[in-house]
Amino acid sequence: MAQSSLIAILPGDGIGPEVTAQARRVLEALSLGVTFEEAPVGGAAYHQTGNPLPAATLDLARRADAILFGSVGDPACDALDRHLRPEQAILGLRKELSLFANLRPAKLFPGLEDASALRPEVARTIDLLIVRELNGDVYFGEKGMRTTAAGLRQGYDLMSYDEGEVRRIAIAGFEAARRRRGKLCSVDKANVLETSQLWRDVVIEVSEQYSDVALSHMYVDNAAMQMVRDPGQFDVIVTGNLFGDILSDQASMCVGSIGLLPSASLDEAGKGLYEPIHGSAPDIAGQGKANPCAAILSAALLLRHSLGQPEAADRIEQAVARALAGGQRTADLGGSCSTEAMGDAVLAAL
Ligand SMILES: NC(=O)C1=CN([C@@H]2O[C@H](COP(=O)(O)OP(=O)(O)OC[C@H]3O[C@@H](n4cnc5c(N)ncnc54)[C@H](O)[C@@H]3O)[C@@H](O)[C@H]2O)C=CC1
Ligand SMILES: CC(C)CC(=O)C(=O)O
Ligand SMILES: [Mg+2]
Repeated sequence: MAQSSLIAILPGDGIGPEVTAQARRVLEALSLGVTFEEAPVGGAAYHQTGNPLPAATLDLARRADAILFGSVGDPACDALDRHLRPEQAILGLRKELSLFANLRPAKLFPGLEDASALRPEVARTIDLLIVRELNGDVYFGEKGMRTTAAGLRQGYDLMSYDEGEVRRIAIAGFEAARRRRGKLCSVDKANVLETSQLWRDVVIEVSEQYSDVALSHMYVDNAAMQMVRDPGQFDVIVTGNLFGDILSDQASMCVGSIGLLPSASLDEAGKGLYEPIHGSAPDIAGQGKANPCAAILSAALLLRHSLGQPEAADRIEQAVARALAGGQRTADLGGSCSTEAMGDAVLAAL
């Protein structure tokens, strides 16, 4: 008998365990014969072991065929040295596993026009994919605190990309555009930043291999404005770690809620970590209020990208769409469903 796939579940902090529990229920209901193994990560792991990314958790992540991640972040850890903070766990997993390509799709679910921050006729046009570089940029550059000659405290975080890093994410962007509507918008700040000038130069070099894809370039400040003015113009956006982080939170409110957007973080071979784009939401944690749809949709991406189960992925996405169209909504979407009731609604629609 073929060995069953192993899914590592790393629930993390805050609403992470609440939303991953619903995603796991949905995966279990599909009876795909997969095995699950859970491990602590983030603040939860720090409180248990003194390390936000313990060796056993990293080992599980390496052994697994795919990782379903909740969220990390705990206000009680905000004063710790940076290397001990919960967020280091997700940064560490992304780096250790070379998960450089972060796919963040945003599309309006029918019936959610009223939840969007945009006018319904604008919201309806949204069907975009942000391809965010995940292993470089200011998040991983040299950083620290120092004192200037004038005796002032100074914080610094080095922004840099080398051409290899830009080339591989540009290829991921072009390949994604080729599978979709054939349009790629590269977002940078090349008018000011050398890092972005290199980014733009390398994207143009890579474009020579993709004459079937229409490439455009946009400065990130304009992209933020265009995202709310006319988001339907975007098919695939390829951008760096910091700009992609910010633009994807913005895109989430264009389709109704940050509780709706899933993500896939992939290496060169297609191994992946799957997580909602949101964080641990300490303001609503433990209250059963979190929207589990982003986590459930992340499970769908996991089936499609890492387990070769596109039909099962489609089933989950259609079930989420049906549950939402049927009026089942958590508070972030103006409804009164609990996290578990929303999970029930998706299960009922499977
Ligand atoms: N990948 C990860 O694990 C991430 C972790 N974080 C961490 O999360 C913590 C909180 O960060 P914030 O800036 O507050 O961002 P956040 O995404 O956790 O929350 C922002 C706002 O959105 C709401 N929200 C988020 N997810 C929701 C959901 N599923 N359903 C309903 N409402 C939802 C929250 O209640 C809050 O009002 C911090 O420690 C941060 O570092 C933030 C982003 C990503
Ligand atoms: C390190 C994380 C907290 C960054 C983040 O906000 C994200 O990946 O969406
Ligand atoms: Mg973010």
